[in-house]
Amino acid sequence: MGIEIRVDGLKKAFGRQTIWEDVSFTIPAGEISALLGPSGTGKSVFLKNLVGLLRPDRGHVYVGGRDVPRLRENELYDLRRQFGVLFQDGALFGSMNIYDNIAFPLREHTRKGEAEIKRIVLEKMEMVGLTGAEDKLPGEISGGMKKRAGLARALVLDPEIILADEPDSGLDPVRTAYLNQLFVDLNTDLGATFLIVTHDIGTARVLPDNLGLLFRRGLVMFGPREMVLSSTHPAVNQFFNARRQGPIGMAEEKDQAQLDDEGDAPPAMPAPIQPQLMPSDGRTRPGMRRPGQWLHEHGVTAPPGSFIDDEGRNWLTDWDRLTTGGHRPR
Ligand SMILES: Nc1ncnc2c1ncn2[C@@H]1O[C@H](COP(=O)(O)OP(=O)(O)OP(=O)(O)O)[C@@H](O)[C@H]1O
Repeated sequence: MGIEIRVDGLKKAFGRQTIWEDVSFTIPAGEISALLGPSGTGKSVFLKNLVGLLRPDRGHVYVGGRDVPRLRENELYDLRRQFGVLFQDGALFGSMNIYDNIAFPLREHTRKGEAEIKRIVLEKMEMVGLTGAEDKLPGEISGGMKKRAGLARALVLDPEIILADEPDSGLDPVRTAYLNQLFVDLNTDLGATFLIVTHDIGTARVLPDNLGLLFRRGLVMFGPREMVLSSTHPAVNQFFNARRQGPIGMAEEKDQAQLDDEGDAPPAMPAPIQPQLMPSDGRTRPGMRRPGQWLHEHGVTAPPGSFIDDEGRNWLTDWDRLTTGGHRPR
């Protein structure tokens, strides 16, 4: 389950504003990937290119072998059924209750009867922890519940790919932690490919199998979480360690004079790599890697303090115990 997305030589401009010159990378099937970048680097535009709502000026977007920018409208309609999209605010219809919001794609895009729709809607509501909220209006529920309702609606057509645009925006850290755990559990259950756009480096550090950073009209880096979090690339190091020192400026990239003012300070020691979130029932996800695996295979030393959890357990040495049951992540 889950479909690979491959973009090749993507160029996009709006008038004289170039968003990307040449973006190429592969989002692996069935894994959780997160895309980050300073504001305006085209993360939302990227998601829209994947579903054919925007077309690149040049390049290819292969979704399961089909080149999205070259699809006709009726082919795009079919393609979009493979995607579940969670928009920033949940994008719920304010006048419809939560049940009808979640049922909407089933009524619009399938010929299923109401009994079957009810079964699916209640199943997805249970998956996201919304059982009992059927009759509430969007205005009567919290921001976190709205996101989960949007997520349930994104799931009703059994998508192969789930896109989430800043699902954690406006959520408190606890609700963000619950939502991240939900993504991991859904990925385990459904095997779908997840692509999450976020500004939250706390999320980026523990949730995805793969991380990417957009900056300077391109993709600076995309790869396994451990590769990106241990990188000393100036922009990657600056972004994932939330520092002012580095090429990313207040509103855009810094010029040479600004960089010179910062002196020759070496990149900061990357922050410790935290253990990745595990499925809450202790199962192993297909995309999950042994802690430290990428670092070990590439001869990279983990930043000091890496892979120690809040209770002081070392995931590098405890992996077998953690994956053979008995462990319930927080
Ligand atoms: N349809 C459009 N027409 C013209 N310009 C657009 C369009 N869509 C996006 N843009 C511009 O493209 C740039 C990238 O927008 P996008 O929303 O993808 O950024 P982002 O990386 O998601 O930013 P943020 O992190 O602030 O959400 C912005 O400058 C935006 O104004």
